[in-house]
Amino acid sequence: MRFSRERPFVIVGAGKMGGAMLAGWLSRGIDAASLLVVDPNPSDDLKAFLAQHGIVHAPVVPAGTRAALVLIAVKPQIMGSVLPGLAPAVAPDTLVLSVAAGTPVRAFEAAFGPVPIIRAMPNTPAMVGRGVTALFPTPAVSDPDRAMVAELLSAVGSVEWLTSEDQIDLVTAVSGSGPAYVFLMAECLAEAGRKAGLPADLAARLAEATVSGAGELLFRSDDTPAVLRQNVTSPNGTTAAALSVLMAPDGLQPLMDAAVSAAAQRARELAG
Ligand SMILES: NC(=O)C1=CN([C@@H]2O[C@H](COP(=O)(O)OP(=O)(O)OC[C@H]3O[C@@H](n4cnc5c(N)ncnc54)[C@H](O)[C@@H]3O)[C@@H](O)[C@H]2O)C=CC1
Ligand SMILES: O=C(O)[C@@H]1CCC=N1
Repeated sequence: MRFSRERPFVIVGAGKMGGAMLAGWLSRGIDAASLLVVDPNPSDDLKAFLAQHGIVHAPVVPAGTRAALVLIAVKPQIMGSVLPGLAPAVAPDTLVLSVAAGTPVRAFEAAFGPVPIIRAMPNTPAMVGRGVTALFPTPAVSDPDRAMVAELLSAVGSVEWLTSEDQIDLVTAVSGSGPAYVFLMAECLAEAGRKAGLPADLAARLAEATVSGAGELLFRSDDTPAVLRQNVTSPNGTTAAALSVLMAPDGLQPLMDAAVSAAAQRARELAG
């Protein structure tokens, strides 16, 4: 990576997403001395984590900072008040990487001028090196910058390049928010087990092991989700009975359609 103390990698907002990516990069050996974390409200856990790794942090970007790369990971709702404070640290060759849902490229261009900008949509499994990040670059992004960002994001999961900014809102609805849908599935499965008569803690352990195990199997297998589902489903057996509910016309698919549609709509609203 091309970061240094003189041209640092500045992480603006080290909350759930910025913090997850930071943890992922550190576990993969990024040079902590080339990082600068800017966050006015770091959690106690974050402060301890930054101290443990010797990472410099500040409530605002220190005067004189010339960033090589700025990762913007604050809430889209406060973007308008955050971007002006970052502008002095953004040189003409600074690459701006935003993970914010909704905030369009034009908002960054208005704040920073014609610098290279990449909109990214990661997800929190980046924390364990298993994220997926979709990237949309502006024409000002050079091939070396593309390669550098691809290398950076590949360190915490897989990478997909997008050809249209519009796609980001849909990506947000599928993979950005998607881990929450899977975690909800684990919660619902545990709760259904409890309601059916299992002790709550046993039901929770079974559901967690099932969701994480199924995810790992999907990750490691060359088979599609449909084939893996069929492998569980004995003819006229228990799984078929459950799937007749989940795959009914008013089952999981229309619910998922509505959920993804609601998330994409919210992403468009956040664009303002
Ligand atoms: N949480 C997730 O799974 C994902 C989040 N995102 C995006 O990441 C961004 C951050 O979301 P979360 O991490 O979930 O929120 P969060 O609330 O956990 O983190 C935001 C962080 O920004 C900090 N902050 C507030 N004002 C600031 C300022 N003026 N300068 C610097 N830092 C400031 C807060 O102290 C906090 O630590 C959002 O734009 C969201 O759309 C994108 C993909 C997934
Ligand atoms: O809920 C949100 O708005 C953010 C974007 C994708 C995941 N979390």
